[in-house]
Amino acid sequence: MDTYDYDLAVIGSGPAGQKGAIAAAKLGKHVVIVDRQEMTGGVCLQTGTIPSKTVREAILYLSGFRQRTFYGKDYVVSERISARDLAHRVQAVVGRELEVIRNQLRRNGVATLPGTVRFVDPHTLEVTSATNTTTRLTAEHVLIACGTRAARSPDIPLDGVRIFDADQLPNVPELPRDLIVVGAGVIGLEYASMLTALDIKVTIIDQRPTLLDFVDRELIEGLCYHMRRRGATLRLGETVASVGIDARGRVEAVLESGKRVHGHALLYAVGRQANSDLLDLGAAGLQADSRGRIVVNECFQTAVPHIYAAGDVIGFPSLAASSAEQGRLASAHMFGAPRKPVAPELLPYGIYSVPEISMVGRTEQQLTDARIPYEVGVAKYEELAKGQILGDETGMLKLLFDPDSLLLLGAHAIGEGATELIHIGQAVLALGGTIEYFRDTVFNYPTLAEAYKVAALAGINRL
Ligand SMILES: Cc1cc2nc3c(=O)[nH]c(=O)nc-3n(C[C@H](O)[C@H](O)[C@H](O)COP(=O)(O)OP(=O)(O)OC[C@H]3O[C@@H](n4cnc5c(N)ncnc54)[C@H](O)[C@@H]3O)c2cc1C
Ligand SMILES: NC(=O)c1ccc[n+]([C@@H]2O[C@H](COP(=O)([O-])OP(=O)(O)OC[C@H]3O[C@@H](n4cnc5c(N)ncnc54)[C@H](O)[C@@H]3O)[C@@H](O)[C@H]2O)c1
Repeated sequence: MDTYDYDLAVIGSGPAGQKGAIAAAKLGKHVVIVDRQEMTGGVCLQTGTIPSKTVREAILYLSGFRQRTFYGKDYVVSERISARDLAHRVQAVVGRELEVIRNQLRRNGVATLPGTVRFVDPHTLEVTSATNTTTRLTAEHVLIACGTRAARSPDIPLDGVRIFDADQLPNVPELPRDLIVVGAGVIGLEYASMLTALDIKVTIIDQRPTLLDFVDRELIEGLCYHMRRRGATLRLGETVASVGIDARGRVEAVLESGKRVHGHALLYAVGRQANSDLLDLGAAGLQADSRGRIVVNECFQTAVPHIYAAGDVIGFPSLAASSAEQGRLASAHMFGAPRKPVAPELLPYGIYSVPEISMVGRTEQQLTDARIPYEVGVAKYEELAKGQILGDETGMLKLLFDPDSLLLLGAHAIGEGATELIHIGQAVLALGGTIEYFRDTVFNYPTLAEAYKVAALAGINRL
């Protein structure tokens, strides 16, 4: 029998790596997790999810945005909002979360090793520290949870100051007066919409003619309406060929159509590239696709059965909570613990644009394509006392349901609290419930949750 230093070595300390490591440790396994010191917590904590959501909260607070329904569109809490003000809150939140993660790993006896990993053979990893010293370790199982970095291009001269990607954005020294956003994916739209709340003029460019095709069209129309009202320009169906600084010192994006778009700064957000190229996958008998993604089976095993992969490195859905769950399920399979994977159709989406959007289940488009008849029930926030209290008169919840059985098929929300609200719909969907549940339930008053009852009644009345 071979003996290994560890039962499990985890590459990457983002949500997938953390939860994979802790799940294995809970099963009594000897686990090590390796990551670069400054990246503990992964993209999720250091540069992605947590910083962007904290910046959003800071902007909404300091700009007085949520209060403007009552006190006028010029109402602000802080007259001059700087990049430092935003960074201050990010540092506080990241610092506290980092402690939580470190304590969890420590409490569960997970060893942590700072450095960058590469495979030497399928069971041996070499870890290179920040000071270039190398250590080797062996493990019976490996979990690759190396995540992604912002995709870059030689035609886009990033400087981290005026031309930056999402990984650099939390550290930009100055907020721009106007901003070009290349890429209207989730990252581009989240940052673009939150910056419009600071009255920064944003021009969003995307090669696709439509935005976020997996989201309900009415919700996307709502988002575009709000962004345009705050001065955003959407240039869809246009591809950015190159970026530079023009003779007047302005950032210039040259489009394939020959047009030139100018701005004070530019955010390049055209997707993500997995970090598997750093791993010497060939030494483990593995390979990745052109975006660095690794193929796994339904148990998260790669082509080499004792090597698993989870999180953004395996592609869809590339969300923090899904990544964490994949890491946990991978370890459960590795060590024979019970596992019950969530059905993909029950995965929620939360898009932290301003206003925020969330969804679970199927969209009208998907139901139409699948020739599944459905009826719609809508609740507008303006009909809800809580909507009035919060000053959100434009939010809405839309329920899609089977007109015969009344089974819930999908829930879609835009507005304050949408990402929280959606979990009520998710629970009913998961339990195979009908919208009669919402009709017959008594909700706290005043709440946004009451939207479910209003939407269910509206839907039933339409039958
Ligand atoms: C701007 C932005 C906003 C986002 N917002 C949201 C959101 O609101 N909600 C949501 O659900 N998701 C969001 N995401 C996506 C979310 O961050 C990811 O789905 C999640 O972080 C993926 O987790 P992971 O464990 O796969 O990898 P990551 O969090 O990417 O962590 C991977 C880790 O592996 C390490 N690593 C890589 N290679 C090596 C190596 N060779 N050796 C050692 N360590 C290595 C890296 O340093 C990194 O720390 C956002 C992403 C971005 C970029
Ligand atoms: N709230 C959330 O859940 C959340 C938030 C942020 C990020 N994320 C995750 O991060 C992932 C990556 O997000 P993303 O927005 O970077 O990627 P994306 O792939 O979703 O979007 C990139 C966009 O850039 C466009 N594009 C590419 N090249 C272009 C060019 N040269 N000119 C113009 N447009 C161009 C593409 O058409 C696409 O619409 C998401 O898929 C998601 O999984 C999730």
